[in-house]
Amino acid sequence: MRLGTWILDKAAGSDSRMRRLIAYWGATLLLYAFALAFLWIDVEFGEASRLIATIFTVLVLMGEAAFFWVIRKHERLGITTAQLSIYQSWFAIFCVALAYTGQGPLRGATLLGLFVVLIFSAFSLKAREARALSIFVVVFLGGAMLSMPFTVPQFFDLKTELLHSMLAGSALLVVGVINGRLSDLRSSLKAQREELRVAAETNRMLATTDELTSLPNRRYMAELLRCQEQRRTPSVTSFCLALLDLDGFKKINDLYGHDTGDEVLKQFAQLGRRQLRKNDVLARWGGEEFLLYLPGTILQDAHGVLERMRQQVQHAHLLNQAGKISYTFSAGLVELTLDEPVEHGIRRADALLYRAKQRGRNLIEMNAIDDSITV
Ligand SMILES: Nc1nc2c(ncn2[C@@H]2O[C@H](COP(=O)(O)OP(=O)(O)OP(=O)(O)O)[C@@H](O)[C@H]2O)c(=O)[nH]1
Repeated sequence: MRLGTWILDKAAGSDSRMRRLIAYWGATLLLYAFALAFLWIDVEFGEASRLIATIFTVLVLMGEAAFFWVIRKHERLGITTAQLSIYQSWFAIFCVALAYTGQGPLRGATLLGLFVVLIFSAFSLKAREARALSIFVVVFLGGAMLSMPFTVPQFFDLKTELLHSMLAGSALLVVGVINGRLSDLRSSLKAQREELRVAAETNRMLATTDELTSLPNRRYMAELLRCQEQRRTPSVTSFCLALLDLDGFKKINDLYGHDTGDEVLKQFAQLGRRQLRKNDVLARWGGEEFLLYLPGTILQDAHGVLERMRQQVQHAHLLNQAGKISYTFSAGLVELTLDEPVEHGIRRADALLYRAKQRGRNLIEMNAIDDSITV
């Protein structure tokens, strides 16, 4: 076991796909070794052709060496693993046919190799590819079997060859049925995998996205800030946080209804997002409150962004049956110190937001890092 792992380490490295391919290759090498031993024993008993045994041996050794090289380089050569399987199967069938023609009376045993190749192909090839391989077997091996009694009648008799052809034909039939079933199974597994992938993606989306506004939700933002906090180093440039809250939102709900309130929240989210860079994140923090994360931004620049957003929102309006509904927001903006916990930064932003509300709303309140504000 340990020896096998050691050989795999040396031959295939650590890539699991390469290890699998080389392991398959090793299994075929073992099979060829058995076939060669069998053939050479037959040669020693004077029952098989030494010439064909020699050709077969050279062919197998060169073929296997070439396949080892191709498997190792298949990605660089642009060969898929399915193509590799096809080439290996065709080569194996060719070898089976050659060994068959050179073997003595025990050549029927060579057909065992054919069964192995066909079963292997049922697992690795698509139904269409396996069909093409079966046709190759019928034409090539069947042709070899049936032509031998006429070309070397002293060694091959027609009755035996017909029996062997029927045996090979029934193997093809069985493999054809197995392959059809495997192909169905593979298709349904693929469909299930895709369903699972979509379900996982939907779950991830639902877990991190606010359903109403389609903005990232509080859970996502909290996680993002937690990661940001862990990654903070002196070389990381400053970042800002702002808490935004719609002004008099309760009144909008009361006057126009909850559904209209929802529409306002959605429109606000769209307007807000439009003002931001790709790396900025606006999340729904809860109710009509939003948290804005501006990485790599100093306080003055962040204030510029928020001010633009404030003006945009102030001049926009929601159009519904009740007419034009205007709304505004207030915000508390802070730049975080290098060692300041995010939680503390958010509390400072909240205190500033409160100050903006106190001072009349539709305002952005900010303070420098060392500015004192009770949190
Ligand atoms: N339509 C709607 N309303 C919500 C949602 N979440 C919270 N609200 C409402 O938002 C309102 C917030 O009201 P308040 O906290 O009094 O704040 P405000 O009326 O905006 O007043 P100020 O913040 O002081 O300007 C409440 O009436 C909540 O019911 C929501 O998802 N949809």
